[in-house]
Amino acid sequence: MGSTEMELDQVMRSVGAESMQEDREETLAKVEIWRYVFGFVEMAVVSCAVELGIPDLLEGRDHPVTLEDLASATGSDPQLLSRVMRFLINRRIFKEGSASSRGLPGYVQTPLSRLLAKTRGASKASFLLMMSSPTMMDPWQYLSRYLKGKVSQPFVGAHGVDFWGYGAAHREDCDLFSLAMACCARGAMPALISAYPEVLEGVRSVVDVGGSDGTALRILVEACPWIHGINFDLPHVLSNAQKIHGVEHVGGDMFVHVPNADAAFIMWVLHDWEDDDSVRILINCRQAVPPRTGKVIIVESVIAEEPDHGADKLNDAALMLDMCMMAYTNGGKERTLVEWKDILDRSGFASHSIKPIPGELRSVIVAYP
Ligand SMILES: C[S@@+](CC[C@H](N)C(=O)[O-])C[C@H]1O[C@@H](n2cnc3c(N)ncnc32)[C@H](O)[C@@H]1O
Ligand SMILES: COc1ccc(-c2cc(=O)c3c(O)c(O)c(OC)cc3o2)cc1
Repeated sequence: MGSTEMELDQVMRSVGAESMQEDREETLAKVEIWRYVFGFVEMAVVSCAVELGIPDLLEGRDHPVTLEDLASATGSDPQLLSRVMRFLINRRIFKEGSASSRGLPGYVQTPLSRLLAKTRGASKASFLLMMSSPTMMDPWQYLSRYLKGKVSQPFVGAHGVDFWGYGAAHREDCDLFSLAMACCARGAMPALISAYPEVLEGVRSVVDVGGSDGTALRILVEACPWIHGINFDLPHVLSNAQKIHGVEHVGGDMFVHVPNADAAFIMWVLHDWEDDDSVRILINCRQAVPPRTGKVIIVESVIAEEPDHGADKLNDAALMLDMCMMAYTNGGKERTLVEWKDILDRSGFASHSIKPIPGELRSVIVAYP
């Protein structure tokens, strides 16, 4: 019996004889609908825990931290905090530890909460905080109006200007977005380099197109010190970028020109743009690398051609990201294999390969001129 059927059986038992006569799917729907009604609560409460610094306070402790200590360290009301912790324990974000150093019950980390500690390399804390901010939440109020053609983009409906224009005018938000992107680059880059080292074979220079604060290139150059990195992004994005040994920051517009290198690297940029814009960017990337030996390395999601109803959790996350692209960009989207092939062919590439990055939301697509 599959897990859904087992859940259903459990539900049938708990809701009693009357509902047992109803159609199985109808019964399951009555339970599942609450996930959507309360969907936002999950993100809001996890963000609250991160804002209070709870994952960081539990990080590296050998003993459980008591409610009293956690409340005093975070300046929180203990009774409210205990309810927040109960919710998060139920979601396996934290665990109850059997005894603290004083013999009292307390809280400990789980693999999930470790990913929310700001001090961790693979932390998703900055990502979560940026994405749950009012700037990123407000555009969702405009989604249905966008579908009806009443606003040009949900983000424009909420903020009066597009995502990149908003970033140029709101430097703090722009830097927070760069931090959010950096925490995902810290997850994807080591996984990519260790799974597919051959992608970088013979490469002595790499231009990262839309490289944000240069985190991806920093990781790449640390792993392959013979590579010279060119971190290419809009000038205002680079104005606060830190110096990185082996990497030069170059400001510019990828729609106009991409600096030359042995390989162009482009991660989570093409999904921000509709097909014609993506083809313009890809042509500039192709022209930036040597015609015979060059390559363009694309790191992006590849969504399944057909719905799998959530069976593949990474595909489900990529479909959520597709909705984010709808909310924040002008025609940006996640693409299927067929859609990737279409824009790569239109950009004049002779061939390409696509491989998943283990445990990651994204795949690596290598396109050859
Ligand atoms: C979603 S972020 C991805 C950042 C980075 N590649 C990563 O994965 O961490 C998209 C990046 O494209 C940059 N960008 C947008 N328009 C650009 C343009 N016209 N020329 C160069 N970069 C641009 C943004 O500033 C931003 O840093
Ligand atoms: C409210 O919840 C969320 C809001 C936004 C995002 C989000 C995730 C991304 O990975 C992402 C990008 O990669 C982008 O390129 C992007 O450009 C506009 C937005 C973006 O938003 C997740 C959850």
